[in-house]
Amino acid sequence: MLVRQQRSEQSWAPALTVDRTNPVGAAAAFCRRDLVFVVNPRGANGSTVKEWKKLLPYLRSRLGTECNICESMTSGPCHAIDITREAIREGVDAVIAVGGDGTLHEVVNGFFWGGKPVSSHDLKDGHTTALGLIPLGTGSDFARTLGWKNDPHDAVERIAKGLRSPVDIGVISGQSGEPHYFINVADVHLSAKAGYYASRYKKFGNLCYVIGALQAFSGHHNQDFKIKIDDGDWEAYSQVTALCVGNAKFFGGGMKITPNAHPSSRDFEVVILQDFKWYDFILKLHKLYNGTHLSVTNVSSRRARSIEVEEITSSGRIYVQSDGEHLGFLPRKFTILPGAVEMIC
Ligand SMILES: Nc1ncnc2c1ncn2[C@@H]1O[C@H](COP(=O)(O)OP(=O)(O)OP(=O)(O)O)[C@@H](O)[C@H]1O
Repeated sequence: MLVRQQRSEQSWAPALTVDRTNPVGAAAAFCRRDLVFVVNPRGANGSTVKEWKKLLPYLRSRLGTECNICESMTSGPCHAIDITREAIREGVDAVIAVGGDGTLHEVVNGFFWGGKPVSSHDLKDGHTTALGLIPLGTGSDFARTLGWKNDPHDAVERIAKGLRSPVDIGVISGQSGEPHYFINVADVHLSAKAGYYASRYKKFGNLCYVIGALQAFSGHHNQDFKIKIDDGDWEAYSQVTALCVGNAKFFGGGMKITPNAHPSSRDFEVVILQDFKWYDFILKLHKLYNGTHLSVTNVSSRRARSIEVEEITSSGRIYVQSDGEHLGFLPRKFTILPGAVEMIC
């Protein structure tokens, strides 16, 4: 088993060996907080890492005396998941995502393995690892729900205070394979396809989501779905344009798509858009941004602890994404895990 050593700052290296004989190191290990910062060097088209480098001196001066600051750069997609799992098993105090919603999403997925929460090797004191976030992505939509300003210094202050609050996590299961977790918004059909295209245009900042949506409309067909809420009866929804399962309020770089969702509500807000045409999207875009679209014809909102979504006539081509990451195609079931992770708020 790996043991914490004195490390005021270093890269998170699972193969680390530890000097247990160093009394200073041993004492420090038990009183200092171990914080692992998972940094996505490609976030926000490369600006995440530039902002992170600028932030580091402040982070060291603000936290360095009381915390071991471990920096871990991701080497590619999904690496953040492995880093997080390893850090939790080592019993660190917090794993902090530095980047956008995609990085946060991967860190959240690292809190689980094989359908269960990951826990520390050392279980005896009921210790849990908290989730933290320094929002430095393109959209950074999750942070908006919590009302966080786009200021990494504020994020450092939150981490310094270390106050924890339980947040709900969504779990997505398909016909096969591992369950998948999300913290922000999962969505189906047009918006999911738009997110898939938007990832190609991140260099345009938040405009990438609008470009992605317009591209997604080309060749788009609204589809008839059936949904089952809280294990009730199947209900038909005709000509669905998009179905969004919100654990938080915003997606697509500031669209307030599920305006009544909150990650401590213990349920989802499900918003369903039906029979939208591309020009409806243009005409009603401002309502999507300010969250007033629920009063628009063909937009409905439901509360759910779980929701199953299927096509009435299966094409196997209906996109699903969660937290802006492409996840495959329908059918899927979305279930809330109330208070599943403690977050530094
Ligand atoms: N080293 C890496 N090289 C390439 N891609 C990476 C690397 N590390 C992480 N990624 C991928 O980068 C993607 C985007 O990251 P992230 O969400 O942090 O930034 P963003 O897309 O700019 O922000 P947002 O999601 O808030 O709009 C994620 O899907 C992640 O898998």
